[in-house]
Amino acid sequence: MTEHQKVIIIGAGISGLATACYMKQKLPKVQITVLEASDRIGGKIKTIHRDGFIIECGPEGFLTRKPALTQLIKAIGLNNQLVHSGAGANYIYVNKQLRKMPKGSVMGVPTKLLPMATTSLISPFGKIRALMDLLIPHVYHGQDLSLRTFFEKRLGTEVVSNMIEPLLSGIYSGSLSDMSLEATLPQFAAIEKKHRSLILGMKSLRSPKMADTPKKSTGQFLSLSCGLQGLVERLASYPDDIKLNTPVASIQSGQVTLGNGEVLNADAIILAASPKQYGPLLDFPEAWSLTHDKRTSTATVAFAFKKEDVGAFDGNGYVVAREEGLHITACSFMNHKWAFAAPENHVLIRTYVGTADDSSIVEKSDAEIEQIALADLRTIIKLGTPLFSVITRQVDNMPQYTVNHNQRIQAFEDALTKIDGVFACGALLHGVGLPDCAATALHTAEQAATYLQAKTAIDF
Ligand SMILES: Cc1cc2nc3c(=O)[nH]c(=O)nc-3n(C[C@H](O)[C@H](O)[C@H](O)COP(=O)(O)OP(=O)(O)OC[C@H]3O[C@@H](n4cnc5c(N)ncnc54)[C@H](O)[C@@H]3O)c2cc1C
Ligand SMILES: CC1=C(CCC(=O)O)c2cc3nc(cc4[nH]c(cc5[nH]c(cc1n2)c(C)c5CCC(=O)O)c(CCC(=O)O)c4C)C(CCC(=O)O)=C3C
Repeated sequence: MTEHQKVIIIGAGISGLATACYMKQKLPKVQITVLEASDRIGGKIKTIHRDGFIIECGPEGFLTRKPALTQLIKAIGLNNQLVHSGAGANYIYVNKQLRKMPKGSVMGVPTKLLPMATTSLISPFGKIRALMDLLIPHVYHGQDLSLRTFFEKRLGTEVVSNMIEPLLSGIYSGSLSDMSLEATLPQFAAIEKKHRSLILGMKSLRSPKMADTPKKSTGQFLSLSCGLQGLVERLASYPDDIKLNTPVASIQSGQVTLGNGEVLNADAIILAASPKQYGPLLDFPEAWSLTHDKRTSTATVAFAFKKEDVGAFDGNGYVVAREEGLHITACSFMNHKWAFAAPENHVLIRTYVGTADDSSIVEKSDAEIEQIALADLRTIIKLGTPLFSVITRQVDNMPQYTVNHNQRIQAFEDALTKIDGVFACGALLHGVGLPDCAATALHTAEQAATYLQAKTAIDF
């Protein structure tokens, strides 16, 4: 009977907890237990409250144009906490100067001609090279290729290294030479297929809201005024039980084996753990191929300052071109984006270190990372002594969507269907953004619910 059915979800990040919530909404009587290896819920989501600062250690917001997470937030009654990011500009640090990202950029890719023609980010030669996109034949022929190959062939190396790479390699914690066009930016592959030239097809890349360009008073992100930890805490009220400090060691149809050897039975099992766990937990070749794919290590360093100790900067933040030779890859002025992030007359700056090509800095001590990051930040904007800092590492935990990612995921999902009652979601599969995690969780919850309903029918 349905009320006796048990579900185990592995991992208490946004993916696991959103799946629990969706499942409860569909099948309220199902008994859901979430097993979490660490001593806290949230996974990469972690909010610290200190001296009036609200410090996001992981994600800080999510894109408004992807509705899945906003819908979930409304469904769980947190809509009164939703806040838009500030409308400040994004900058790129290139050739020792902060320069505005041209208006109309989508994921760092220019989609408007005029701002592109006037930007100081690209030399006149680079602009002419970018215009050759109008003439160049198709680069994408239905076979996945790297973002570097695709964009360098279409727009030239300068647009790639000064605009596209700094933002995209940060968002996906990857190297452009490895990253899959089909998995990270399928919309650009589709545009090229339809219009051949990106410049000619650009207009259709912009959402209607972006195309009619009235001055926007808010940015393109949403967050919660309580911090994103508030989201996972609310989601955590849906499962019947969450067991912390409970790593799962292996999964079979109908049962999971814990790290301590204990075996738990369940009618359905949903894997929503960290990216490197898929191989060891499921132990079939297609799952191992995901574990063998690249991951990287990064760290965020949040610095709290008195306002008087921070030089002038009007934007939301900046990303750093790789050629600048700095350790920091980007920097956000958190309280410009989110007024609640710092108390009055204070500033919260968050910077990032560690790249796919060199993540050795992440292994250094907190004091060393703080010192290196501060020195880099000070080459760009004047800064005094911080009040305190908070360092958060993601060691070997940032999935990279390398070329043919979608094919590997398809093969994995096909193989998974052969294991009765076992399902998977998580940022490793169909997008790293929080709304993608929510959308994948919804799909997985629907699959599992359908399976459980069919199972009930057979049991009768
Ligand atoms: C610094 C940073 C900034 C980001 N910024 C943004 C942003 O602004 N916007 C955005 O949309 N996205 C952002 N992201 C991406 C987003 O945060 C992640 O993709 C998302 O949180 C991943 O959620 P998840 O639940 O799939 O995985 P995770 O959060 O990694 O959760 C997996 C959970 O599984 C647990 N686990 C692992 N192994 C086991 C096991 N064997 N047994 C039991 N439990 C296990 C882990 O302890 C963890 O709690 C950012 C990420 C980082 C790191
Ligand atoms: C890991 C990470 C870093 C650390 C970077 C590193 O380690 O180098 C970072 C930094 C930054 N990101 C910045 C700007 C943006 N990030 C975006 C979108 C996204 N970021 C993500 C993650 C990260 N972001 C993700 C998972 C998305 C896509 C969400 C989805 O797909 O659901 C978009 C929207 C793109 C578009 O849609 O056009 C913009 C404009 C800026 C600049 C100014 C500012 O501080 O805001 C900075 C410092």
